[in-house]
Formats: sequence, structure tokens, C-alpha cells
Amino acid sequence: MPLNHLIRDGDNPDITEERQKATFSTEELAIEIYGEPLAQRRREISAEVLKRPELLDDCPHVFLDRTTKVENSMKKTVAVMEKGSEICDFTSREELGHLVCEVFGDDGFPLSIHFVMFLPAIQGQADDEQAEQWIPRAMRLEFIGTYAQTELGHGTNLRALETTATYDKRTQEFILHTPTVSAYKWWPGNLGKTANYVIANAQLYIDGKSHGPHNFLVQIRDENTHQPMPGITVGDIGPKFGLNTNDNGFLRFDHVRIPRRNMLMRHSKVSADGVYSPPVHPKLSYGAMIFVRATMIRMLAHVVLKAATIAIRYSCVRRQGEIKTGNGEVKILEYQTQQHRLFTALARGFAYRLVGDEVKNLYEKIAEEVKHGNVEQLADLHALLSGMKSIVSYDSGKAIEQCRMACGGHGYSHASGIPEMYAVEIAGCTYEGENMVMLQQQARYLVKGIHRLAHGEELSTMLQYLANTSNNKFRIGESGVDLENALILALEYIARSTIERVTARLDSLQNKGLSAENAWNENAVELTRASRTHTRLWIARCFRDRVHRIENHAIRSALTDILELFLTYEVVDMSQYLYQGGYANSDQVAQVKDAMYKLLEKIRPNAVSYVDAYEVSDTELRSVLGRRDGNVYDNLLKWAKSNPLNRTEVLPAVEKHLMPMMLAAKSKL
Ligand SMILES: CCCCCCCCCCCCCCCCCC(=O)SCCNC(=O)CCNC(=O)[C@H](O)C(C)(C)COP(=O)(O)OP(=O)(O)OC[C@H]1O[C@@H](n2cnc3c(N)ncnc32)[C@H](O)[C@@H]1OP(=O)(O)O
Ligand SMILES: Cc1cc2nc3c(=O)[nH]c(=O)nc-3n(C[C@H](O)[C@H](O)[C@H](O)COP(=O)(O)OP(=O)(O)OC[C@H]3O[C@@H](n4cnc5c(N)ncnc54)[C@H](O)[C@@H]3O)c2cc1C
Repeated sequence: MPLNHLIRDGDNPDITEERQKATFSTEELAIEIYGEPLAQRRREISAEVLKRPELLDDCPHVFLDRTTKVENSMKKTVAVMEKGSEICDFTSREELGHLVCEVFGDDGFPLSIHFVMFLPAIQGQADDEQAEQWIPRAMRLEFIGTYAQTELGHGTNLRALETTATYDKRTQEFILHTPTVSAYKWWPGNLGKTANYVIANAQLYIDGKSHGPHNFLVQIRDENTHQPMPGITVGDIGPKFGLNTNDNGFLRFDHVRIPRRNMLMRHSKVSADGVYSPPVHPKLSYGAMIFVRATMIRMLAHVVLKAATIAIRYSCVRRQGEIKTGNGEVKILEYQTQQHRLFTALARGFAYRLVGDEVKNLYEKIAEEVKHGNVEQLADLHALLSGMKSIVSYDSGKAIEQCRMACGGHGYSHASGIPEMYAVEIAGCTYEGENMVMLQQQARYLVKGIHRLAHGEELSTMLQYLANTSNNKFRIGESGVDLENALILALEYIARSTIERVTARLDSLQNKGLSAENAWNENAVELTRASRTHTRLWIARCFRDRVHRIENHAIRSALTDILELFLTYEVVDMSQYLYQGGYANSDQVAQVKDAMYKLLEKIRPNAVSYVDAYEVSDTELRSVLGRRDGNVYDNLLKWAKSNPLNRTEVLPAVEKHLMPMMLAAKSKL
């Protein structure tokens, strides 16, 4: 029995040859990633989707205009809701998430923000009575909701949001109002044409006093006619860099009245006579953002692994050039440069995917505590997620772009599937908090850590390495120190020294009389760097611990190669910091590079099997280059021929415009 379970007759022999080289069982690696029974359930769901034409695209989605894309996704949503429970268990987020990926791909679908933000906001912030009233209806899809926070004028600085919710004691209602053009809600997903309810974030005013932003449930469209409710102006914001199947929208409230009990009241409350009770932590109304930041790590990793699947498979069927003259053209994956750009993308994908599981578990644990009023770990969680969403979105974007370029010209075509993946993934740098801003949120926490240490106070587990000042020499190659440990210690040094340096600069500038705010802004770039080095260390440690816990020896060994490649790449990428304070010399950094190049060679025979084990079906991949069977060229030709521009031999526009011009030019001769 071959170890790679995807070998089939009729496949491109070049890709079959790759699968025959597997040194681990791809099914066992799939189980390690997804767990049982999910690994098997995912396959069954993929197979079921293929049998149901109503869930499949009639033609490649990239050939469609926006209106048709939106209509198709609405039509398929109804099909999923009607028949989906025959295919998957709707109560399982994992199974439903997989079905959604198969049917809709990455570009958005009408219920994305309903499930990803609207429901989580209610679950986390509504009191029990409200939850009982709203959640069952929302789950049955009697209505569709979205999360309307960002405004035309402000997305980052939430304290400056202009939408107001003024309490009217007389009628026991809030009046939602958009006082200026810049106060229009702008960006919420599925707001433009789909949602009929929103969680609106607005400044709460009682008796002329502001209590800051709070969340309110507001009906914006009639439940029977879908027409905007009185006082509501709503629409789609237009085409974007990506996510064009998603109707991101704008929204204006003109003195819209809602009942008092439509304010989400688990944490903050307004009594009938207008008495405000604040939450136990001032940022609890930011809970839905925390949820998405925790969830998006795995979503982003998934996109990287899809791009790596495409580029690695394609690199095994594409032959171009010779390494040794006269020996024939090689698969492009034989080139070291190709391996370097693709295997490091693969390593990041695996690291972020597996660490994403840990982040999700940590989030669930702390969210449960918060629900019961214990907010002790909220600051740790907020700092971690601020860093994680920033590093993973940005570095995943770079990895996907490398995958695209590694496919040469065909990577630039939508036939590869990668341009759309990049456009969707890179939005993660912006949504849920612009990266530079979020990195600085985490930097505050790191600087505080150094100050706490100086005052002899206890540090959270995440920051304890800051106290390890004896780690001041790179120990690569020393007897008794294995590669992994030496690299993790190097990453600890990089993070600690960077955070210490920038904190010392901040302190010194303030000691010289500069205000804390100005000192901060003068060091903001270095602060974001400190934040990055800390997060990259956290990911590395967490990935290492995850791999060490694997019991299946062959799978642990396969993922250890990926882990070591990840660690060497991270250290090489940040090696300039190793020279700070004389921690390492250039020979030692060269040793890390050599180790990295050896790992590329070691991973090469298993490259296709790693991505096969991630098990993304062709339906979900939507890529001609990444097809499981490797039959790329015939299908590229079919794809191009099916393109709407080729429906007629002579395009009407050519007949109308260019032909007369050319004929007129000829007649002038
Ligand atoms: C089952 C089906 C599955 C279906 C799958 C379908 C898949 C679909 C895929 C769809 C994908 C697309 C999804 C896209 C969703 C995007 C939605 C959005 O962007 S929504 C919009 C997203 N928008 C954004 O993300 C906006 C970004 N902006 C912000 O978050 C805030 O304004 C801020 C954090 C930057 C500052 O806030 P500000 O109030 O000015 O606060 P200060 O700076 O003054 O800090 C004061 C203190 O508070 C602390 N603290 C702060 N936050 C938190 C927290 N959360 N917690 C705890 N603490 C927190 C902070 O550390 C500090 O502590 P200390 O130092 O004093 O001790
Ligand atoms: C695809 C997509 C989907 C979205 N979905 C939703 C949604 O469903 N609901 C919703 O409410 N919103 C949504 N948003 C909005 C999103 O959350 C905001 O765009 C995001 O939080 C960034 O805010 P901004 O647009 O105001 O950027 P800005 O804050 O204007 O950022 C512009 C630049 O200013 C810099 N900057 C701003 N403040 C600071 C600072 N304090 N320090 C240093 N630099 C700073 C930033 O780093 C950036 O370089 C979505 C956005 C996108 C792109």
C-alpha cells in the first residue's frame, strides 16, 4: 500500500512519482491535523458536495460580474440551508465551516458576518433573557445580521466613533443617529444588500453624558419586504481589492428609535429610569473583535496552505530548464530557490494552522471565564491576539505572494486561484484592527512587562523569558544543545533584547522631559518590531510544543522537519538582531543557513505528500494549476476557452469600434 492515499490511475505521471516517494502516511498526517472523526467527515462532506449540482459553480466564479457572484452565493446559501443538514452536522462549527469552504470558497458568502461576528457578539454580550429571545431566531435564519462598527471617518479609533445612541427616559427607547457624513457606518460585511439586522456600535448618551461606545441590536430592513426601515439609508460600498462576493455596506440612521432592551446588556446596563451600570472591564464591548482575532488565525493559515498546495503540485508537473546540461528539463521544484520560497511558505502554513488551534483553545478558556465575570486574563489575551493577527496576516500574505510568483506567468492568471486567495487573505492586515495599531497595542503590554520586571513584580507565563538574562550567547553547535533549543533560545534573545532596547529608549526620553505620548510616537517603528519579535517567538514555542506532543513517530518526524525549517527560516530572517549585543557571529548564522538548506533537501521528496495530507479538495481549491491529478495544460486550455470573451469569434465591440477604425485607415491609403 502506498503511503500517499491520493494516488489514482490516469494522473499525471510526474505527480504520481512524487506521491510514491512519501515516507509517512498522508492519512495519518491528516488525522494529526484535523483529528478523528473530522478528517474522515471532511472527505465525506467533500464527496457529497460533488454529487449535488446545486452546490457547485456552473462556471469559474472569476468569470462572473459582481451582481451574478452575489446572486449565485445567495442561491447556494439557500441550497445549503435546505439540504446541508443531510451532508454535515450543523451543530459542528468544523463540519459546517468545511461545507462553507467547499461551496463558497474564499470570496465571502451572505452569512459570513452573521456567523463570524453577529452571533458571537450576541452570545458574548447579550444578557440571558436577550440571548434567549434573539439567538434561536438568528440560528434558524429568520433574520440575517451583521456587525456595524466602522464608520466612514473612523475605524481604528473607536472612542471617536460619531454614531450616537441617546436614551429617552420618557419612552424608554434609544435614538440611534448618524450626525455627519463621516459617521455613516462603512464596511460591515453583508450589510449592503443582505442583512436585515445589525449590531450597531454607538456612543451611549444619557442625560447629555457620554458613556463611550456600546452595542445595540437594530432592525434595518423589514422582515417581510426587505425594504429599509424608516430612518435607514443602506447600500453596498462598491467593488474592492477582493471579497467581491461580499456586499460590504454603508448605513445611516436618522433618529431611529429602538427599545431600551435592544442594548446588549450582559456587561453594561441602562435601567428604565436611565441609570447606567458600567461593565467589570471597560473593553468588554470589544468582545466580538476578540473572537474574530482568535478565529482568523486558522482561516489565514488555511489560505496559505491552499496556495502552497497549488504551487507545490504545479512545481512537480512544470518542467523548465536544465540543472545539468544535456540531462533534460527538470521539474521546477528541483531548483533550490523554488524549494526555499515554497517550503518556507508550507512551514508557515503548518505552523500557523497548528498554533491557530492553540489560540482558539486559549480563547475559549478565557472567554468562558470572562462570561462569569473573571477578567484577569483578558489583557494577556488581548495582547497575544493583537500580535498574532498582525504577524499571521502579514507573513501569510508574503507566503501566498511567493507561491503565486513561484508559478511564473500562470500564477498571475486567475486560473491558478492564487490572486483571489491573496486578495482575500491580505484584508486580514486591515480588518479587526490595522496591523500597525494592533502591534502597538501589544507593545504596551511588553513595555509594561519590562517595567514590572524592574520592580520585581511577577510576570505572566508568556513574558517569563524576559527575566532570562543569562541567555546571552548563541549556543548552536555546542554539545548537549540541539538545533531546536538553540534556535528557540536565539528567538528569545531577539525578542528580549529588542523589547529591552526600545523600553530603555522610551524611559530615557521621558527622563529627559519628553511626554510619554511623544516618546512613544518617536519609537513607534521599533515598538512594532519588538511586538513582532515577541509574537514570532510565541508562535515558534507553541509550534514546537505542539509537534513534541505528537505520539505517532512517523508523523512527529515528518512535522519535525517542517518545524526545524520554520525555526531556521525565522532565525535567518531576523538574524540582524542576533548581532545586537554580540549574541552571535556570522559563522554561527551561516550554520543556521546551512541547516536550513539541508532541510529543504530533506523535505523535497515529501513535498507533495505534505500538501496532500492537508486535504483540500479540487472543488474548494478552485485552481487549474493545483489540481490533484496534475493534468494542468489540457485544463488550462479548457479554462481559457470557456472564458466569456471567447463565446464569439468576433467580439461585437471589435466590430463596432476597432473594425471601422481599421477599415477607415485602409480606405485613406
Ligand atoms: C460556522 C460557519 C463558519 C463560517 C465561516 C465563514 C468564513 C467567512 C470569512 C469572512 C472573513 C471576513 C471577516 C472579516 C470581519 C472583519 C470585521 C471587522 O473588521 S469589525 C471592526 C474591527 N475594528 C477594529 O478592530 C478596530 C480596531 N481598534 C481597536 O480595537 C481599538 O480602538 C484599540 C484597541 C486600537 C484602542 O482602543 P481604546 O478603547 O482607545 O483603548 P486604548 O488604546 O486607550 O487602551 C486602553 C486599555 O484597553 C486595553 N484594550 C484595548 N482593547 C482591548 C480588548 N479588546 N480587550 C482587553 N483590553 C483591551 C488596552 O490594552 C489598554 O490597556 P492598558 O495599556 O491601559 O492596560
Ligand atoms: C474586507 C474588510 C471587511 C471589513 N468588515 C467590517 C465589518 O464587518 N464591520 C466593521 O465594523 N468594520 C469592518 N471593516 C473595517 C475595518 O475593521 C477597518 O477598516 C479597520 O479596523 C481599520 O480602520 P480604518 O479603516 O479606520 O483605518 P485607519 O485607522 O484610517 O488606518 C489608516 C492608516 O493610519 C494608521 N493609523 C491609524 N491610527 C493609528 C495610530 N493610533 N497609530 C499609528 N498609526 C495609525 C494605520 O496604521 C494605517 O496605516 C472591514 C474592513 C475590510 C477591509
